[in-house]
Amino acid sequence: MTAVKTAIGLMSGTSMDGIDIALVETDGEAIVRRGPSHGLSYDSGFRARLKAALVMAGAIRHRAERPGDLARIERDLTLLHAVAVHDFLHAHGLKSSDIDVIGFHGQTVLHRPDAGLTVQIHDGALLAAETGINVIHDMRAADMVAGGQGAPLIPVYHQALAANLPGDLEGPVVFVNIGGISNLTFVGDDGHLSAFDSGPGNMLIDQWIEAHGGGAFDAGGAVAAAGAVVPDVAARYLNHTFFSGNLRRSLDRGDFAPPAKGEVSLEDGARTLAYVTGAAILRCATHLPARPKTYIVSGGGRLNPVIMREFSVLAAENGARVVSSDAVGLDGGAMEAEAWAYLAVRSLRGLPLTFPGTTGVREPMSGGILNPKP
Ligand SMILES: Nc1ncnc2c1ncn2[C@@H]1O[C@H](COP(=O)(O)OP(=O)(O)OP(=O)(O)O)[C@@H](O)[C@H]1O
Ligand SMILES: CC(=O)N[C@H]1[C@@H]2OC[C@@H](O2)[C@@H](O)[C@@H]1O[C@H](C)C(=O)O
Repeated sequence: MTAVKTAIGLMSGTSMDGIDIALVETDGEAIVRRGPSHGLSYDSGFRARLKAALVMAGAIRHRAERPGDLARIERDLTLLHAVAVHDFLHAHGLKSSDIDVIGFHGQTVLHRPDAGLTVQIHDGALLAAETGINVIHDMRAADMVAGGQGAPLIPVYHQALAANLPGDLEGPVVFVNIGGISNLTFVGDDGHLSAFDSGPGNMLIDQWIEAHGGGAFDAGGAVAAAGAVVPDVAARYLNHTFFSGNLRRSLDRGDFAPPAKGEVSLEDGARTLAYVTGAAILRCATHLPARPKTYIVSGGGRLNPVIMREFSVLAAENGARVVSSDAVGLDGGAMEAEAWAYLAVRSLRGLPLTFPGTTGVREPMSGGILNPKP
């Protein structure tokens, strides 16, 4: 049997709210154990720098370019990840030498799959030096070179999780991550994967709430709960070419924008965007090989009851049930970080990270760059 490795995954997602960190023991195929997880929130100052980074990254034409202040932000982001690793090791009584590898996602600052360009800011060599642990980074790039869209990468981890789901879930089962952007994974009975991004998740709601001075997100869906869906506005989002055109498999933060301020009330806007999140997933699910019966939801969107209610009602109309990942024994907050740990071990073994059915890559493709510990 191939050696089981102890891996840490680090994810800074499109919501730019902080770093998720999780430990997984795996041989890159079976998940032997899902270990503890932990989060480090960015303060408002660093979030503002990350938002500025998105604007600076708009000028990038070649992925190694770091215009403006991007190189400094990349370094500081990496150092914050090192702090997150040290805190995590300390909290769980672990040493650097207990960890075989870190899977480091970094922060996506630009994603233009049509132009073959995806940019994550992160310095793998610096993180290896700061932590004394081998680091795999840049796991999206090889996929794009081979004709894929560079995202989503989590589906192969969903496939591994699917092997151990409770037996009473009615299939077909689909995994849905509702982060800044949402994405879904269908695992066929033969293990075949169909996966793609499925529209805006929380990002428009976050931007809408923030634009009204209401904080970083709609906590508990309280604002949305006080509003009503505005059909014209919802239709405008759902008529976006992403849903009607040839299926583009992955999205960038910049592909959608919140409504103009004043177009609808704060509450109606939040409610409409929560509805759009659910409706978009259902619309994309029509591209799957079979009609899903159960949707397992992970990501921060599972904590917004209005998103969950809108999604559940629409799913029920299509004969499906929506459950939170936590209800089936999976950690919906740590799943992406767990995936990056799992992917790092697959990368070490040269196993595929992506498949024609996930990113559209021509052939199953491995990826990632190894930065050995000093
Ligand atoms: N208690 C809550 N109530 C409502 N919404 C919440 C709550 N907690 C988190 N969220 C939403 O979840 C978002 C974070 O989700 P998550 O961490 O899954 O995103 P991400 O990993 O950054 O994104 P992606 O998966 O696109 O990379 C927050 O920005 C917020 O919109
Ligand atoms: C380019 C990029 O960072 N994409 C993210 C984003 O956030 C959610 C969705 O869009 C997904 O495609 C992807 O992240 C997850 C973790 C993935 O690659 O599976």
